Amino acid sequence: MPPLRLGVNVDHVATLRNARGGPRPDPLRAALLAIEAGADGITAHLREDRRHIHDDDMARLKAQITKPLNFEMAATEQMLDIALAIKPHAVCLVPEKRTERTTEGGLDVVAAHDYLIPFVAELVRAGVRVSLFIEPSAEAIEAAASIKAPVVELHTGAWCHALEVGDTALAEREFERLKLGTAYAAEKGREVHAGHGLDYESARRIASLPQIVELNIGHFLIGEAVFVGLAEAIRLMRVAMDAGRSEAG
Ligand SMILES: CC(=O)[C@@H](O)[C@H](O)COP(=O)(O)O
Ligand SMILES: NCC(=O)COP(=O)(O)O
Repeated sequence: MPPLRLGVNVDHVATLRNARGGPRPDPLRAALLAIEAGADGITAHLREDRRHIHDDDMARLKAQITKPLNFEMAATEQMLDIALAIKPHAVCLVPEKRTERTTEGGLDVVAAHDYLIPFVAELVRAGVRVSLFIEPSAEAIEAAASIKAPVVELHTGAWCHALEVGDTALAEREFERLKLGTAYAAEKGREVHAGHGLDYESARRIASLPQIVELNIGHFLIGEAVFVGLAEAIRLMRVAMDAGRSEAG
């Protein structure tokens, strides 16, 4: 079974930094500590409104971290230019709505299919691994395969929210969607990642799906770091992921 990589998203270190407008806490320092603690990669989301990660953060991350950088961005010409200039290891195309509190839903790859084909091809030509942040639906997975994005990251937000509000029946339905979507994406030749809203328990659960090879986790880890420190939070997350992987069917 393939090893399960942990991508640590440092967006919300920047949220805390931006609360005062100064240089601290620095998302780069968090990224270096996360790597020291065992992160397999660093994820950062350069939003169009720059509410947390700024352009300079992304450039410093690319220049100074020793593990792959996964650059999350909207599929716009401005972001494409920035990504081609920075040349991260990977780009994950995500939907963005100005007024959203956090990423809501997956990228509408069916409606944007024709626009995304040349967009993705340009990043692939530049040697960037492209993933599409999508809902675990058959239509989205088929569109991602048609767009020739080698990776899909399945949005776990609906499942994690159902767990958070205690809607067990909905959570089970959403997990079943993720289970089917993971298997179908692998069947369609996509590398399968997952992320959004994951905590120790949900990360353990999702790690039991053998086709998933990477989890991207941020908000929960940064929150936990306030109480136990980032290294310990990552250590505990790794324990949870390893436990889930050992349960994989
Ligand atoms: C795409 C994704 O799920 C995360 O990167 C998320 O976007 C974190 O950033 P926000 O909390 O600003 O949505
Ligand atoms: N793509 C998901 C990600 O990078 C982290 O999402 P979250 O754990 O901050 O919700």
